[in-house]
Amino acid sequence: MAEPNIIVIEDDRNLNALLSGQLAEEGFRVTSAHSCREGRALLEGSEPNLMIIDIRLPDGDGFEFIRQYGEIFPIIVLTAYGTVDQAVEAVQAGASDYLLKPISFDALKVAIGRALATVELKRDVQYWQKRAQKDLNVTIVGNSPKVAHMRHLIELYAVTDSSLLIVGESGVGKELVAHAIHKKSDRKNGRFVAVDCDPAQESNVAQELFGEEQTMRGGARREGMLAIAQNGTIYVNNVAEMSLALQSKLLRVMETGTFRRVGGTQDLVTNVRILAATSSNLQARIADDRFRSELFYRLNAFCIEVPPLRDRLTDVPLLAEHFLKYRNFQRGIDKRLAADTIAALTDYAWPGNVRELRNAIERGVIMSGQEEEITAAHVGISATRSAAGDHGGVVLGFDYEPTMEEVRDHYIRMLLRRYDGNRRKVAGILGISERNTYRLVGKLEVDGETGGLGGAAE
Ligand SMILES: Nc1ncnc2c1ncn2[C@@H]1O[C@H](COP(=O)(O)OP(=O)(O)OP(=O)(O)O)[C@@H](O)[C@H]1O
Repeated sequence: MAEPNIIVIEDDRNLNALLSGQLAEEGFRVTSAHSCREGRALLEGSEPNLMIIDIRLPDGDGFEFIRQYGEIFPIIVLTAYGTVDQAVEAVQAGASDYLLKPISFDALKVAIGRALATVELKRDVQYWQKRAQKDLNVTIVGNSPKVAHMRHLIELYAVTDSSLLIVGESGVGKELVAHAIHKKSDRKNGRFVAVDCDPAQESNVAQELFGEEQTMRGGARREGMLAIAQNGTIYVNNVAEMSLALQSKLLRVMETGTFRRVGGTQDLVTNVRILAATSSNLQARIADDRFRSELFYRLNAFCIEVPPLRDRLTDVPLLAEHFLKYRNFQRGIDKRLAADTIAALTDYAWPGNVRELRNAIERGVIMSGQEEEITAAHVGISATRSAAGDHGGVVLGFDYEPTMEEVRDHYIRMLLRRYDGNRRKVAGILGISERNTYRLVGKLEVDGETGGLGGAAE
């Protein structure tokens, strides 16, 4: 991590040289100025992590800096004994601390340590406030071959510290994958922050990402995620929706590690790993001149595709149990999924992917009320909602008007064929118990009508 950068503004040249020298020996990067004018010139070039300023300067006083920058970086005021009142006033105006001359270097070090720790604390608070709104669980559930492959790539790419593109439909778990990469990387003790590029919120995206400079009237001023994620990872969701102008700025961050706040003129340095995600085809967007190819190639150095849930339906029962366990724990309840529920869940194509499944389980928990067992009806997914291609719909195909019993037996045979004789699944779709299904299938077997499929139970 780069050492903090400190600006010392003190007109007493001996004191300035002494403090700057001692701070440099402590490992800080120090620049010094001897007047307000020189101080402002330094600030035009780069923003410090902290400022030490004499309250009285030949061409003005420290107050103008405190009012302008006091909320952006910590300012420690140096004051002579006779101007203690002014120093107190300075702290009230936003300075983080004041020290009486002659300056004790030990006291100065303590004040600097405290001020920098407060900045970190503020960032932590912002970070945790943001994280608290999210589901903190980062376990990737699933044992299908596709998920196993994904896990393998996560392990490989986590240690590269390179930027990365995560591709997949909405709700498949792209952010979860990004978080898992962060947790396995050398940045794991740093922050993981997410920014969503909602095209309807273009200016907000810029402010969220880069931060916002102090406004003319002293209004909103905030740190962007690039500053908050310092030494950590930033997840840029829906990167395809970013405007070309913002794309250029993001590219600049990746190439130079520098950026500017919205409305700002100073270059700020950041050290973050950028993981971007998209559900759109970026190459098609490049062809339409809607995405910068340079940014694409930078992001796409490594790529992970997160498959849609319909391509890994064997993961559905595990995921469903995982979400239910979480809800049970949260609410102090002990519900379980009925066999028909699991069958119905695995027979559905999940256009909204894992997020839709999570919501379905949450719905099931609520709709089942006091009942311990969550049925397919509670989760609101039934076999007829199946979108799994040729699995949808039922054509009975009688060339005469069948009896109720004939329709039932015909339907059971059809389901047994469709689901390779899996009686649990068939029970789920029929909405009857497995025991009853066995009885009905047994009857068909006695009648010799199952075509050899009725024997396979799960
Ligand atoms: N394999 C998984 N194991 C456990 N939970 C998962 C898994 N995949 C996704 N989830 C959960 O599903 C929800 C949606 O996942 P996530 O937000 O990561 O999807 P996404 O692809 O980033 O969606 P979007 O593109 O819409 O932002 C989250 O609550 C996430 O924790």
